[in-house]
Amino acid sequence: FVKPLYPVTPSRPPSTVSYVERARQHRWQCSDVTFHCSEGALRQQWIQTIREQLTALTSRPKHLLVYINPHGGKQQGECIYEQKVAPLFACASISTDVIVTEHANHARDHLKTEAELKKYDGVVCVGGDGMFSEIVHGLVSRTQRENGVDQNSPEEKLVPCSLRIGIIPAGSTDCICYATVGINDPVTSALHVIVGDSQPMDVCSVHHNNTFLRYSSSLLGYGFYGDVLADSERKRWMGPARYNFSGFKTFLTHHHYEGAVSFLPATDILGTPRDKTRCRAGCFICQHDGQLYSGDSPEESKTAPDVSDREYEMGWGVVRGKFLAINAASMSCACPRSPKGLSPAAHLADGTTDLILVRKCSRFNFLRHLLRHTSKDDQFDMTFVEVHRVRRFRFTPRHWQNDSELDLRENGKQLFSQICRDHPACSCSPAYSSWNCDGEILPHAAIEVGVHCQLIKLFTRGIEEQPLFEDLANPPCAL
Ligand SMILES: CCCCCCCCCCCCC/C=C/[C@@H](O)[C@H](COP(=O)(O)O)NC(=O)CCCCC
Ligand SMILES: Nc1ncnc2c1ncn2[C@@H]1O[C@H](COP(=O)(O)OP(=O)(O)O)[C@@H](O)[C@H]1O
Ligand SMILES: [Ca+2]
Repeated sequence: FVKPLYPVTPSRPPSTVSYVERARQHRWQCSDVTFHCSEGALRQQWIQTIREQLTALTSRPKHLLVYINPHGGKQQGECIYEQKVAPLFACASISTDVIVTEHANHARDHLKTEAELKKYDGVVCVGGDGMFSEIVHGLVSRTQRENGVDQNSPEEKLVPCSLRIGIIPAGSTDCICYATVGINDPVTSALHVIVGDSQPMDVCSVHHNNTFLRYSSSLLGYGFYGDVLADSERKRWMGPARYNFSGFKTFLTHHHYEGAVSFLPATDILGTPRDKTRCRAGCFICQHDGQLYSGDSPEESKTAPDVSDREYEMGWGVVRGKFLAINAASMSCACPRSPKGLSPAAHLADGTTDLILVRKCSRFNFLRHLLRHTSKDDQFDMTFVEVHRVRRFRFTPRHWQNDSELDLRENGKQLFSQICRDHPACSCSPAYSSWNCDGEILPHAAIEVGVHCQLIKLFTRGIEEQPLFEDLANPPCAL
């Protein structure tokens, strides 16, 4: 953006160009450079040329629809937007319609039915993963309805959304922002929106008995992460610290859950969950939708996942047993708590999810497994942990029959599990956990999940490789 500064010397006013500059650790910032020119006509020519160059960049958004959750995280959403983001959008000549949400699902329902989406080049959400999930549900559902696609059919191919989504982190975990940008910083995210970055992302659909339940773009977690979330929801007043409290409490309860996980392994792909390479900006694997490619490819990624010791039913692997946690990570799920994430080698846009099964083990071993999420050690290199890269999976809890059982569960066993959850010393284990679906609780234990490759796009470029020397970073880019 070029702005003339008045008045310094009224006959020869300087002009300022604002540009994006890389700072440390994936942070971007905005800087200014001021030009002086003694000739008015030449100066005008400079301004005109820069403006023309910027207008020619069609990937940059000009009109955005912004939703702010005023209650996310530390309840700073409005303040973060007004002070850090709105001035940058204004500087980049981006016009905005801003909606501060008044209740849960306000943004989702507005996007689904009312919003005049043709007016916008993208949607921005200011909040955490729950708020992002609302935007995804609104946009994906609307796109399917407008294209006559039935969301209730688990096998249906969904139509990708055309509008990009920007995330301004103002929530508690902000995992989706961290795992796609490399940092939770509102200014960095706003600058990625302004320069018009685009990153495709996979979305999982979750069904129960041929009924659509929800979409998930980061974590689907049963057992440990489901229980942490269920407990933490009752402690929202604690803010982001609720997860530390509920995490510790859930760790002490050490509940396990019995059931069968069946999964369709992604055998025809590049990459495995045990790769040393990471999904980064311009990722080779995501550029090919994860499909096996005959050209040169990273050698280590060519091996198919090892499922040879599994039971097989029609090409599906089946694992039965007692689990402390069943996690499906469609992306790394990196966040400040775990900078490498639940599945460090997962890809943002390869059409697969990493299914992590943590079998019943001692508290000590489970603690070792959890602590490895925060160190360089491999959290999958433990006898009670297995990980598979899959396209679809199903979970059926033991003793699960049909929906009438759900009623029984809701009336009786929920009460039982509630009592047990509130008494960590109690040795009995509840029969069912719940699913943590991007930070929202799912009421069903038995679910069927399918991955939809590159269903949505974000205003980011994926995590950039850190330059070997910070001062050799790429040249700046004008706003
Ligand atoms: C004893 C050391 C324990 C270290 C455990 C580290 C493992 C942390 C991995 C966390 C993965 C989080 C995946 C993201 C989940 C979010 O979608 C969800 C909702 O976020 P938000 O809407 O912003 O609140 N957050 C959670 O479910 C919190 C999980 C916390 C687990 C301790
Ligand atoms: N105005 C509102 N009042 C109450 N809840 C809201 C509002 N707007 C959004 N929500 C809901 O708040 C929940 C948490 O939002 P999120 O932004 O993810 O914050 P956090 O990261 O702290 O969980 C989501 O389930 C979202 O649907
Ligand atoms: Ca993926």
